[in-house]
Amino acid sequence: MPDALYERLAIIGAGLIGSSVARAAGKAGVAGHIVLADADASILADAERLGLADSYHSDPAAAADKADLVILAVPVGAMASVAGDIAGALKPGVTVSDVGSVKESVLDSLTQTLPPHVHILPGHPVAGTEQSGPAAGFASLFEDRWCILTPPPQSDTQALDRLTRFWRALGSRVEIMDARHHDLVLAITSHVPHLIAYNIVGTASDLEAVTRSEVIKYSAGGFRDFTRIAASDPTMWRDVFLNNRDAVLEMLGRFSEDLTALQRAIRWGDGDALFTLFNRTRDIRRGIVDAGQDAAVADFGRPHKD
Ligand SMILES: NC(=O)C1=CN([C@@H]2O[C@H](COP(=O)(O)OP(=O)(O)OC[C@H]3O[C@@H](n4cnc5c(N)ncnc54)[C@H](O)[C@@H]3O)[C@@H](O)[C@H]2O)C=CC1
Ligand SMILES: O=C(O)C(=O)Cc1ccc(O)cc1
Repeated sequence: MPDALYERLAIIGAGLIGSSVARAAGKAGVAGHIVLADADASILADAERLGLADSYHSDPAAAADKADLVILAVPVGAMASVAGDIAGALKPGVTVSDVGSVKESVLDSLTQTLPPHVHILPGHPVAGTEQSGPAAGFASLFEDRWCILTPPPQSDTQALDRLTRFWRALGSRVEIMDARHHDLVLAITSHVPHLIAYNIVGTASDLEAVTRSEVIKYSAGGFRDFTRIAASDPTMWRDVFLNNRDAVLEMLGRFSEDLTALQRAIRWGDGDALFTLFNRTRDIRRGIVDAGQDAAVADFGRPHKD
């Protein structure tokens, strides 16, 4: 068992990601004592029944007290209020991080809310599923997945190095990135694709000439994948779009222009335009496969065992 990187780890939010961090950190032996907190009493009771941590709290401040690393694993829209809850309980030198899917707004609210004696090092494990809650988490979730850390300028290098080693011990590959750039990249690789899935499944369910049972019965692979993504947590994704507004709108603008060009190609029978695009996009997929990222792409939502 390796030496604990942090004597006391507090995770606020015992859902899919918080519970997976608790499981993976427990398995890797990187924390001396793991504390889990959640505002929802039934979620906390589930986490306790599953034996995910060493102690459990409904009050985030009590969980953060004496912690060396606090990880906020709540929806992005709840980060500021949780930061307010724990601000007075944090000991000097503690690292406060998070797992939110949007980074600039989280960095801003943590910086505005937390005292200066705290190392603020936001993070985003680019790994998850469409499920929520502690029962859906699993220890191997972060293995061979990227974890993007978005430290503000002049961050403490020792604290950053320790957090990097923490995520590596959980199996992740770690990348350091500016928060605003993170939000731009994730807008196109994750946020807009989720919006497209929500939209296409919504469109299908609104159709009058095609029944719901026909949609279910004849859904081919592509549409099935969309329905999985469109089953993702509504609170979490509402908060992603409200907090990454500018980058998502920028990417959606480009997406709409390109969609209009495709519409025109179909209308005018421009097969060359369609063929050229489909050939180019096939190369992107081949690039992902060649980089060994295909399992990471295809594996989301896979059945799992700890
Ligand atoms: N679901 C996914 O695939 C991924 C999610 N993320 C990010 O991780 C974070 C957590 O997401 P999930 O674990 O999927 O959500 P989840 O819904 O499974 O868990 C969130 C938990 O936070 C708790 N919570 C909400 N407000 C709270 C508050 N004020 N105080 C204490 N607890 C509170 C909820 O009761 C819930 O148990 C989000 O910020 C999300 O953007 C990051 C990577 C992947
Ligand atoms: O389930 C899927 O396909 C995902 O894309 C999971 C996911 C959701 C949100 C993130 O910030 C990172 C990963």
